[in-house]
Amino acid sequence: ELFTALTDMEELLETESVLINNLEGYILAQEKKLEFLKQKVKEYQREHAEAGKDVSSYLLNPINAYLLTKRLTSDWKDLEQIMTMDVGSQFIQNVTNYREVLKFPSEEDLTGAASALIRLQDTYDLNTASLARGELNGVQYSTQMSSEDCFEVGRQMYNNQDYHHTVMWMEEAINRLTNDSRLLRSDVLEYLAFSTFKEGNIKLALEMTNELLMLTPDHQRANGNKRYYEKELMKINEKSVLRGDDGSPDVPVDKSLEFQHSKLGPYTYNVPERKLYELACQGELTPDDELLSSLFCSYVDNGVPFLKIGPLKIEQISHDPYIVVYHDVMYDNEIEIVKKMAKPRFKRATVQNHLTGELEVAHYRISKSAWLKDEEHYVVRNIAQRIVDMTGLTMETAEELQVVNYGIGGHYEPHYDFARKEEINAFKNLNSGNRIATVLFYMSDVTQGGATVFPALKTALWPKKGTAAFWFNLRKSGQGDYMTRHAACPVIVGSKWVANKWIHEVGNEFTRPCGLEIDHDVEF
Ligand SMILES: O=C(O)CCC(=O)C(=O)O
Ligand SMILES: [Fe+2]
Repeated sequence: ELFTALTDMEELLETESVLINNLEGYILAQEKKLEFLKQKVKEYQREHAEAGKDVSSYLLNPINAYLLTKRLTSDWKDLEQIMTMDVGSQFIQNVTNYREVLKFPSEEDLTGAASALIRLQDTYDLNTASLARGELNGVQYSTQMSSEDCFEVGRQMYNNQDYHHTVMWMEEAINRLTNDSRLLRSDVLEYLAFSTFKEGNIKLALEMTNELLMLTPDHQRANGNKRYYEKELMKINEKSVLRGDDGSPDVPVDKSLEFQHSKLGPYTYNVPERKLYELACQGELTPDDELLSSLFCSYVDNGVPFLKIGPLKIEQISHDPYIVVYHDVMYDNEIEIVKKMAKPRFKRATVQNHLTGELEVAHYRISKSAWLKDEEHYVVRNIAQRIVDMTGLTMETAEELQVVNYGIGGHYEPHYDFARKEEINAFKNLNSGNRIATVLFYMSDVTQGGATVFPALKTALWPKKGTAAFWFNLRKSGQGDYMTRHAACPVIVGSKWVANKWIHEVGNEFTRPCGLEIDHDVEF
């Protein structure tokens, strides 16, 4: 689960530095051994050459005769011993010991890291070739990936039965093959051909299999597949001759991004929500001009005496639902303290199963989180008081401060913060009512990605250290506002830190009284 947060990944760099030192030690020991043997061979060669000058007179000398005999008996035995001496075992033992004390990633972590890469690729529509070159949105961030590296991503995807991405990465592995790659073209072709077949392109799969068979004619599986693909193709050809067409559909695609508004029930989009979410994450969506021109920034003191001296800087994001961003509402030293308190307690973030009420980990929420209580530190209390000053709402029934760190590809897919009718029974804090509002503090900048997006509002909030977003999840009637559906986009480059406070209804009856609106035709 290391890939879920960046702070844990830092420990892996420490592990790697220890391993590098160990490997260097091993090389040094090997070199010492070889150096000794080189010295010996030189001595032997010298003596041997001496003897060769005049063999009989050399051997007439009893000392020479003795030394030759010695070289070939006890000396040689020593040499053999040195040759068989296993200088590696100590270093292997070291690694075994390190496994007890240092942090090592597991196979599961590798799968997770590969899936994270794929998630980034999908969400941000990143091109495989440029990713493999170490480029992210045109910026060179890392070293290039080798053919083997791409093959490994493809293999991970293959094991997930994700043939679409297997094809993309195996093709890249082929493109990046060089003369000194340890990877064989035929190994890649085997995965590529089968995944291409799984993706429905039998003709291409057959061509690839034929190429594979040119390289390895006796390949049993490939021979079997070839016969199978040929038979399948024959069947398809027979069918299309009967039908008299080429079998390819021609469906027009509706590219418009319009969708039906409904504040009180789930939407019907005519573009999949997924698409809106991705475009929002890419920064490709903007709210309508009409809304944009009605949004302002201002200073507010909310009637709080202290804020008369240092008013809050508020930026309107949306009127309905009400969403605002406060600038400079968390100090750097507060951020440092909150991060420090959270780090040792980090656990993989969970979500509530809406049927059982149980907390469980889910692929759609990947991050590490920890909860901080007001009593633990004055900084946590000060933050809660600041939220009171910002929003006028009571913190009496609010949840503890949740601190979250997102690692490679860390994200939280579109969701509502409020509990729906079917979930409300499972809601642990039932006595305090539903989550009326959310405050989300950004405790870091993020180099690329990591926006908080509201797909239905075509709105993206970009993390900026020290700012906080605030929105009401419930309408004044107490009904959940479906327009507040939001997500944390995957982080591409950087480490994203947030802290959030979920504010509940109870105690806020007078600070945010019910409205007079009557919300018809909704269940909740
Ligand atoms: O991290 C974010 O940008 C949003 C997080 C979020 O929506 C949540 O934790 O409920
Ligand atoms: Fe949320």
